[in-house]
Amino acid sequence: MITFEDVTKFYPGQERPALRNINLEIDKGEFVFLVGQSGSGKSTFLRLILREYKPTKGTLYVAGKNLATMNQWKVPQLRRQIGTVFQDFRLLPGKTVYENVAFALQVIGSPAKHIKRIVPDTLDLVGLAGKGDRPCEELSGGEQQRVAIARAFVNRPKILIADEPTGNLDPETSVGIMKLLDRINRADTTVIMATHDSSIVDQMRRRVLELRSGELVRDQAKGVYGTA
Ligand SMILES: Nc1ncnc2c1ncn2[C@@H]1O[C@H](COP(=O)(O)OP(=O)(O)OP(=O)(O)O)[C@@H](O)[C@H]1O
Repeated sequence: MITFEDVTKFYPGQERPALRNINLEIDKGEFVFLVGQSGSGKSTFLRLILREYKPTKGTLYVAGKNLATMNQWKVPQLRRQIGTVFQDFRLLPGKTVYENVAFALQVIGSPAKHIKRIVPDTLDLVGLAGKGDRPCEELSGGEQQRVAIARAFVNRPKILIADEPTGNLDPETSVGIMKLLDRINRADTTVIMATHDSSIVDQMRRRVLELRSGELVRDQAKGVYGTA
């Protein structure tokens, strides 16, 4: 599903690369944690997959496409296959739960009939059945993150990228969010999650990729947060 071949990324004007010679494969349906100190390159790794940047060197394949050579006009098509969830939820203010999720489909031109059916189904899936009419601002942080996950998943993407999705949530709420991401992963969605939350990584025991100063220093199956 995702292949990094000797990928290096330099930001303009920087002496050190944000990522250096990354080689790895992530298969369809895997759940992968991306860990490492602040500035180690996690966000850069995720942004390369989203084709927000091109690798400076090396080749990156996502869903069968070579991102290093992909034409800019094909990028929206790539991004439709990738759902994204962030620490700060990024919901549309002044809109209801339903409107936030439906909007993701409206912008890609989904038929109204499909939207009417799939949005309630997806709200059900994330545990927000019956809350479609609520303004997002009235929801708890955990509920807002569920809306963001519904919005990311409503299009049934092949890949879900989550950058610190539990960073603003208390431990109990975080467990609920992780159960949801686990369920989405079991529906054959590849999940890649950057996190500083050691207890979640240690509980879930999934593949762990550790970055240090832009280098991949650990790739551990059923891994833990800290170096074992
Ligand atoms: N737009 C940019 N321009 C220049 N340098 C950048 C840019 N974005 C990130 N960097 C640098 O690249 C390196 C990797 O940053 P990145 O944001 O990928 O790390 P991170 O592991 O996601 O950190 P955090 O956990 O704080 O989000 C850092 O040295 C950072 O300062």
